Amino acid sequence: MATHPDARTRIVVLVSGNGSNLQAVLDACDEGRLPAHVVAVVSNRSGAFALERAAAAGVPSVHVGKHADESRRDYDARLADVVAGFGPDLVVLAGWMRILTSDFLGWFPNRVINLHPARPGELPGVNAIERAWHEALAGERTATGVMVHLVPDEGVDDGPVLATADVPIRPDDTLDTLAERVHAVEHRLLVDTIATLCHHTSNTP
Ligand SMILES: Nc1nc2c(c(=O)[nH]1)N[C@@H](CN(C=O)c1ccc(C(=O)N[C@@H](CCC(=O)O)C(=O)O)cc1)CN2
Ligand SMILES: NCC(=O)N[C@@H]1O[C@H](COP(=O)([O-])[O-])[C@@H](O)[C@H]1O
Repeated sequence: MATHPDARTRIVVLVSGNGSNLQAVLDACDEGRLPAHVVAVVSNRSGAFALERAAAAGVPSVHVGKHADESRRDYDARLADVVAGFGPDLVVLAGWMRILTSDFLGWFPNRVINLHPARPGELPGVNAIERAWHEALAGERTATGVMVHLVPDEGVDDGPVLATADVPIRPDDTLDTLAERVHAVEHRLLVDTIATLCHHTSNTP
């Protein structure tokens, strides 16, 4: 049964790179597996392939680049104004590579989620997949994981965990084979987590 357009959860996705997770969300919405629609895609990098994915899907996309002399907080306030203009119910950080301050987060209380390619409490920050792979090469781990968490404040990768999944690291893994396995798990976990949130939103007066 078709979902009434107004009933669908409005999602703005923030991206900085390839956009494979954005694509998973776009596909899930398009195929009716998510009662949501991506109302905009925003990137801090004009060359992000994710912007091309948005255009191909007919989704409005905006590049919000940081000005040379602009503080992090001033940038975040300007970014928030752009994002708020799309009226999101949910803001999804899908490969968004900037730490956000309260000057952004304060506009969207309890409505910002982040996808991170590591297990809760492990490998915060950037290049988590590569770091996990190097630790495996050193015999320090045999698995990594992914998580989706709320972003309530300026803490990094330490917000309340909404979902997590382990990803095995195989002895013959290259960085590419591990990354491919991690991304496949991410695509499923992100869509499933958003689906849960959509259900909660639709049932919350
Ligand atoms: N307040 C928060 N903001 C963001 C979080 C978060 O948990 N709290 N998650 C990140 C995504 N992320 C990890 O999941 C992450 C991305 C980037 C960085 C980082 O150090 N960025 C540098 C710039 C790096 C670059 O431009 O290549 C920076 O912001 O100075 C850390 C963690 C999204 N935002
Ligand atoms: N710390 C944040 C972080 O590392 N995020 C990661 O960036 C990648 C984006 O891929 P995509 O652009 O293909 O969706 C994903 O692996 C995501 O978890």
